[in-house]
Amino acid sequence: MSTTRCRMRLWPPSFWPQLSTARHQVQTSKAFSSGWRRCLPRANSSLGSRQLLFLHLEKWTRMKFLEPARPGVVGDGRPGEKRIYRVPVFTAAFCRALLEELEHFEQSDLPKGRPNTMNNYGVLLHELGLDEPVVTPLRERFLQPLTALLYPDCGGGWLDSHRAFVVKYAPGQDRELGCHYDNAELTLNVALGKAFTGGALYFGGLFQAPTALTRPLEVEHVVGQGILHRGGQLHGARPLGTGERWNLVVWLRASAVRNRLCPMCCRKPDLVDDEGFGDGFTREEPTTVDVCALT
Ligand SMILES: O=C(O)CCC(=O)C(=O)O
Ligand SMILES: [Fe+2]
Repeated sequence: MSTTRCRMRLWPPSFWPQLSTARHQVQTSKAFSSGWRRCLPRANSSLGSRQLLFLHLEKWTRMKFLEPARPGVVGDGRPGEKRIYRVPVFTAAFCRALLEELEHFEQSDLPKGRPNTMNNYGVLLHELGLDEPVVTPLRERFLQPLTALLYPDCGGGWLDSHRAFVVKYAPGQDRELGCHYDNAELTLNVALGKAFTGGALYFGGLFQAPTALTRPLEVEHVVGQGILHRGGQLHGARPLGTGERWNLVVWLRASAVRNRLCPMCCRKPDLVDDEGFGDGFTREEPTTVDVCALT
C-alpha cells in the first residue's frame, strides 16, 4: 500500500470555527507547497551547518510535568488536569545557532510563506530546509515515544506528519497572539530566545467545552524547553513587554485520527491530493499489480 498525502479540498466556510487557523489554509496550503519546492535548493546550499545543528539536540529522555506549585505556573491544585507538559528539547547553543539561521533567512530574498493566519512574522521550517534533518527526527525519535504515553487518546502513538514553523514577536511587529486552537492533534512549542519580557502562554480547556477559558493556566517560557499540549486546547500568548521572542511551534498530526474527523471543522474531511505533508490527511492507495510482470 502506498500513501497519498492530502489536504482539505476547501475548509467549509460555515464550519470555520471563529478562533481556528483554518481560514488561512484555504488560501495558502497549495501555494506554500509549491513555494518551498522552488526555494529549497538555494536554501540548502546556504546552510552548511545544518548537520552540525542536529548533533546538538539534547538527550531525548528527560521530561518534567508542569507542577501546580511551581512558581510562574498557575495551577488549580489538580496536577495534570490540563495535560500540559514541559520537556527539555534543545541546548542553548542549538537555540542560538537556529536563531542565527532564521535571521539569515529572514534577511534573504528567498520566497517566504507565513506560519499561519495569526502570525505575520516567522518562518516555515520546510522553507528553510530543516524539516527533514531536524523536525522529522525530532517527531519520530524524541516526541513520539513521549506522546504515545501521554496522549494515547489523541493519536500520540500514531504521529505521521507535522507542520513546523517559528513565530516571532517584536516591537513594531506581532506582539501577542489571540486565543485559538491548532490544526493539530498535538502541539510542541519550544522557546528559542532571545531576551524578552511578557509573552507568556495561557491555556484553557478543549475548545468544545463551554467553560474552556475559565481559569486559564499561565506558562512562562524557558529557552530550550518545550511545552506539549493538545491541539484542540484553547490557548494564546500574552503581549510581549520588551525584547524579541522566537518560538518553534510544531503542529503534530496523526492521519489515523484526522482522516476520520477533521479536527478543525469536526466533520468527515473532503480531500484532494497534495504535496509534502499536505494538511496531514492521507489516502491509502491499493497496491497496483503489473499483470504483465506476473507471466
Ligand atoms: O506565541 C506562541 O508561542 C504560540 C504560538 C501558537 O500557539 C501557534 O502558532 O499555534
Ligand atoms: Fe497555537
